[in-house]
Amino acid sequence: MVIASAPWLGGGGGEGRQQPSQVPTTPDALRSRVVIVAMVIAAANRAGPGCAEPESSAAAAAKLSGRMRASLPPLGPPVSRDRIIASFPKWYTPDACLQLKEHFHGQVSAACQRRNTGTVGLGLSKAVVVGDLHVGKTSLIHRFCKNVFDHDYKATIGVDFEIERFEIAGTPYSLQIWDTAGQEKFKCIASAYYRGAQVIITAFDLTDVQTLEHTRQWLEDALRENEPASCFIFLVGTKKDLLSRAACEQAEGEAVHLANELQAEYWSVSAKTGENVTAFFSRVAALAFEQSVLQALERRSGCRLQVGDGDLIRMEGSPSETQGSERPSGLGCC
Ligand SMILES: Nc1nc2c(ncn2[C@@H]2O[C@H](COP(=O)(O)OP(=O)(O)OP(=O)(O)O)[C@@H](O)[C@H]2O)c(=O)[nH]1
Repeated sequence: MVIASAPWLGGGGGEGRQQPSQVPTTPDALRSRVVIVAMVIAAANRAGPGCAEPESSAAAAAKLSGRMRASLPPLGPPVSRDRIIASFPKWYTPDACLQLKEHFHGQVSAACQRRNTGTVGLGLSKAVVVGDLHVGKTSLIHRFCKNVFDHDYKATIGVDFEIERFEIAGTPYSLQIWDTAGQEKFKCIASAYYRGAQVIITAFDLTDVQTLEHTRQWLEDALRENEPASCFIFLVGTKKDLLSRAACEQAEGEAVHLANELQAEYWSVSAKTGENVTAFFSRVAALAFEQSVLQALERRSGCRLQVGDGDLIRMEGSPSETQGSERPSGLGCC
């Protein structure tokens, strides 16, 4: 696919298309805007600490805020059923997986139940997909985001991205998936968008062993623009439908070996049949979400949350002691 890069988007995580704000101009619209602002202020004052409001005004504010809540439209359309993640998605193979656990971290589940996940950044994580040309990066993303598959090859020029919305443990969360060009001549454009990635997906073609060997270099380039200790790395073998079971097992054996070396989680997928595609991205989203919530909780408490085996969590150090800590919570906790 021919896609122009979008420099106005910038390279960091969290950015995206922004709708211009709707500025009311008619008297009616202005009046309703003033009313809403007054209601928000009343509700905020009421919730503020040490606020000694007259009871009647507090009650009025409560009524107003209740009415406001009832009249506000939902934040967006509901997510589709296969984007609702209630339990922690499983790995592809235990031989090369980032976290061998079956539940969300206890602290994360509790925060989600209490709706105490904070802003969790913008509720959005950035994932970049890198790898040789023609390995099937665009096809993988399109199968997941649009449920389509195109037999024709159209090289990606520069970068493109999709945003997929999830509901994870009852909390809205989005994954921004960046598709990058595999062709050497576009590499300098694409690499400008590696920064700010929480997830790096290195793709190779299961039918072409050379593309597996090249993943090492792709990953190195992507990690150069990021903090290695804070990234989840995935190694993904594509075009699974083209291999016999025996050939697939052999290719997977080599890939799992490399995945362990790269400290990556391994997946085999097919964009053509859709095999493992949703499961893979669900796993990506859940890991990124959990890490974001843990980091948000860590920032709030001013302590470092350490994830141990199971759901154990330990808080240590004062804020000053933990500042500059390189390894975020949520990583390396198999
Ligand atoms: N059989 C089969 N073909 C696939 C699969 N995934 C991709 N292809 C084909 O492989 C070719 C390349 O796919 P793309 O998704 O365009 O590859 P890409 O990695 O994005 O390529 P660049 O944009 O150049 O980096 C296309 O002809 C696809 O139809 C798959 O799972 N099975």
